[in-house]
Amino acid sequence: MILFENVTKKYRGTQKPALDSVDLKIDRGEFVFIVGASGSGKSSCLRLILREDRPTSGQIHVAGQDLSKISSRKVPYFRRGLGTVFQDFRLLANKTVFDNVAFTLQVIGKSRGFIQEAVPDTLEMVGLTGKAKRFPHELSGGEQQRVAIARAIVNKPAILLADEPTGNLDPATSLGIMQLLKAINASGTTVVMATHEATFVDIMQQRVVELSQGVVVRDDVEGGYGHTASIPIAELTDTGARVLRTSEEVVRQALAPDVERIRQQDAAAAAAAIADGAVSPAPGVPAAAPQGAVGSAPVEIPLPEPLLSAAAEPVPAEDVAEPLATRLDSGDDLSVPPPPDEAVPGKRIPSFLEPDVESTVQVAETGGFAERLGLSEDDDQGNVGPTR
Ligand SMILES: Nc1ncnc2c1ncn2[C@@H]1O[C@H](COP(=O)(O)OP(=O)(O)OP(=O)(O)O)[C@@H](O)[C@H]1O
Repeated sequence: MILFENVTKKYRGTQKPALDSVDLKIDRGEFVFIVGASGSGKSSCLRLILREDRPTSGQIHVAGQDLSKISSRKVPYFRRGLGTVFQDFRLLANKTVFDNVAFTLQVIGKSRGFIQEAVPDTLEMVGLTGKAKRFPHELSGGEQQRVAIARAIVNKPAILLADEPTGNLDPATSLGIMQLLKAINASGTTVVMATHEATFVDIMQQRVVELSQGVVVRDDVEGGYGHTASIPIAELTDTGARVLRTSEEVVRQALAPDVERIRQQDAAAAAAAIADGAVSPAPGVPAAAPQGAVGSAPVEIPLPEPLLSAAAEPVPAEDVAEPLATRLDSGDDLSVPPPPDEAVPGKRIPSFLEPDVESTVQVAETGGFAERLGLSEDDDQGNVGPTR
């Protein structure tokens, strides 16, 4: 379905290639995560598949076509077999939900009757029945991404490319989007998803291709996100740190230094208050903590309850990770305590993500492969990012 043979991509004016001698074969019907640090080449990879860009060297075949042999004029026709979803949704702000999805079909000349049938079917599939007349700014972020997915799949594409589709969404909303992508994959569409979202990669146990500085360093059939040093847990932005990974291991590790720092601050403050005579030491607590032992005093740590339990000592790491992992997996609001029935041993996997569980979501039958049509090259013009 997708074949990279010794593909190198070097952008003009850069020293290092964005992709370096990449060999990759993705079969029909696969669900593949592309992971890797920021700048490792994930988006470049997707852009090459989409023929938005050409490789500097090497061969790429997509859906049986040698991309080097497709003329620019034929690229829009080639793209009709591909659906694309991006982190920033790229909806048309001045069009309703219905019209955003219909636009894909109008551009390629589908009949009014076909559109009237296909769009509601697709909106139903993505869970947006009843919202067809709304504009993007009247939808939540998750709903906007569902519109973008509906637009991407209304042609029944052979391949769905998703570049950080949950990047702007909270964990619970992201879970719904992953459910949708899994259902789309179950209907036969090949899904290739670039992501930093460790939790979903870990849970879904699909194929994982890891890029590092443009090189494929891992290709696991049923992999997890991985714990390699090449993947950062956060990156600095203008406004602060953006967390890239949310796996329980990473959350626990990320919290550990803060917990220790808060402990030390609280213990030092308590010792100072006692030394000043402002408060009396509790029975059994030394008036002044011995040098180097400030971290051992029990302190109250101002963290949400689930995170507190993950930070408490001396509970073994594997035990504290479980409730947090379970709750991240289920997309729970971390400020709410877990329900009492979570004593099930082992990791609880949401039922829709369990292997061999038939999806209840059906893809609308709007045509065969010959009708898997896509967008013209002009489609992106006028697109907008998130509207909230
Ligand atoms: N148009 C471009 N011109 C020059 N360099 C580019 C261009 N696009 C990407 N690059 C560079 O190519 C490398 C790979 O970028 P790419 O966007 O593919 O990475 P990525 O893994 O998708 O990153 P992120 O996770 O941050 O989206 C980076 O070093 C980037 O700076």
